[in-house]
Amino acid sequence: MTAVLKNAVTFEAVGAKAAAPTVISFRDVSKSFTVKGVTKQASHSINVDIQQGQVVTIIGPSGCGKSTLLNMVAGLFAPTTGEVVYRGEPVSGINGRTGYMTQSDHLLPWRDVASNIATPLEIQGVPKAQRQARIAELMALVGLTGNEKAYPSQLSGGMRKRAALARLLAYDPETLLMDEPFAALDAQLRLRMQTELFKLSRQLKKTVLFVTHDLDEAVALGDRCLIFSGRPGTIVRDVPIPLGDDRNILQLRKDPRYHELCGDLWEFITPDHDA
Ligand SMILES: Nc1ncnc2c1ncn2[C@@H]1O[C@H](COP(=O)(O)OP(=O)(O)OP(=O)(O)O)[C@@H](O)[C@H]1O
Repeated sequence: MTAVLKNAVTFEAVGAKAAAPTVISFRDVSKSFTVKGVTKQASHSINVDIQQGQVVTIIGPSGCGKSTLLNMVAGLFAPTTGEVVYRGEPVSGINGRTGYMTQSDHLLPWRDVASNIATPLEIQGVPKAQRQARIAELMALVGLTGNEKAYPSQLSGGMRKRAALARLLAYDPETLLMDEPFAALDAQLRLRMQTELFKLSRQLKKTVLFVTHDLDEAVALGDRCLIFSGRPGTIVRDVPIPLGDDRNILQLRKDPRYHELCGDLWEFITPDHDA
């Protein structure tokens, strides 16, 4: 392991967040699925605590149970053994303190941007005047002001992502569960969305679990990166990313610490690493 990682835990930003209250705990969690009488184990022996305000990136080979981990936090799947604890209570049923974002933006095609963002507020029964103020605030937050009346089909890929992000934030979830949300975007747009998500998550002090196949993205966005082994998956590394809250994602490629961390992650995931 390199010097950067050895010394990582001493960095102030990482240390302060590690001392924050625990929001999510996995305690000896395993998950299997039985389909047509055949049981497959997706993940096993998952033990991890995630502290308030941490952005935790998750990487690992396809099928190792990364999405399953998010689904268990959201309460969409129950663990087969062990428990997932959220703010001290076992998760049972839908966890309303979390919000989900995937590769697909799931915008409603028949509603304009403002109405899409309004949907969660309508469901929550927020009065119209408050709703309008909140929509304006969210549109500004994600840089979409002026596009209120546009329909999803009239938006670029990046604008759709921003609209989906604004709608997610309208629920004001404490924890954001993000499953490869930027995977379908071109490199430039992806970088912009990463920058925006990074700023927003820190500004709003959200706890974020972010699944990605992109190691650079895992380092650029995370305070910490969990590395999964192949299926049935478990967490084999928990790597601090001590780049701080004031990192400039657009300038990271010039930062030797960033390259060193990316190199370390590559080393950890190379197939013969544990051989
Ligand atoms: N609802 C389900 N029913 C049956 N099997 C499932 C279900 N959800 C996930 N699995 C299985 O559990 C395993 C882990 O799936 P999961 O989607 O969590 O992996 P992943 O690491 O997110 O994969 P990827 O990187 O390809 O998205 C896979 O073998 C998958 O087929």
